[in-house]
Amino acid sequence: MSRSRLGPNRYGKAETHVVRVTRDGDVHHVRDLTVSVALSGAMEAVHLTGDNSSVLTTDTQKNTVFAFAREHGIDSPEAFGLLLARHFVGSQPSVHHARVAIEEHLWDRIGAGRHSFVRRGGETRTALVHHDEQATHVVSGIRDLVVLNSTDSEFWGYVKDEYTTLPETRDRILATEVTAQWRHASAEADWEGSYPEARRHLLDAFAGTYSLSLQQTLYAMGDRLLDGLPEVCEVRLSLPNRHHFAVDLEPFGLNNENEVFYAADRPYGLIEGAVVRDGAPDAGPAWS
Ligand SMILES: O=c1[nH]c(=O)c2[nH]c(=O)[nH]c2[nH]1
Repeated sequence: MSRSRLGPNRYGKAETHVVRVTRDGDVHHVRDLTVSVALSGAMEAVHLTGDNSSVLTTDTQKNTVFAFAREHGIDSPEAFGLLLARHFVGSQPSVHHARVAIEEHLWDRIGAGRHSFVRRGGETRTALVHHDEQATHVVSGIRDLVVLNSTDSEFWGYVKDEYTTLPETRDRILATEVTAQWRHASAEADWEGSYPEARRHLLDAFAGTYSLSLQQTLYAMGDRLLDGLPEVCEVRLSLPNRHHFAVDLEPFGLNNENEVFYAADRPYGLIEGAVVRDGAPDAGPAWS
């Protein structure tokens, strides 16, 4: 006689990160969701006997999220969740209940930019001071500033060796989480005024640079900050490449002209570099 029974259970694909770009001419709109699906119903057989005949795979659930983003767009997280939940319950006799939990990541336009966005909230301002009898150093900075260009980014012409599979692209999403620090040439500056200026220059350079690589964008951002703030003598940037891969929707009879993306969280490229003003004073311990 069995001494156990199956209690409450559910299963599904957690945290499908879908980015939907809608192109209204050259004005782009972005919806960015993390979608977690959990289904429950007549699931005794799969647990007790290994019979999978009532299982809608979590992989299929993920594909449905991407396909629905393409077919129906994302008007709101609520409407998108309703669409998915009704589909899973309505199309599968074994699925009696669908739970769809959605987190929306909010983006604001950078200035009047048509395809450039900055993630709402979340950034942190930093300051690092060193002082001794010899010298004083001040480094200001920003981190967790997440930005995205939905076009004007290409990546091609790189080395191809026997391990290269990355396809060249003439149009991709370029997104990164900016960590930037800028070293002041003197310990006297308008700290409260220069921070928003520096932030603005970083954002304007990100938005305004037609990018052939994140490395090129990095240099443009550092160079722009040096241009705009004469008292700054060096900028260091750390830019993780937040890869967005266009989802292949052809198996579902749907085209995808850079409208639906899978936002991968790891691994990620990490692009780091310094942009130094000619004649910058010695950094001493400023960065340590
Ligand atoms: O802008 C990029 N720089 C790289 O060095 C690189 N490597 C890669 O796989 N993708 C990218 N993108």
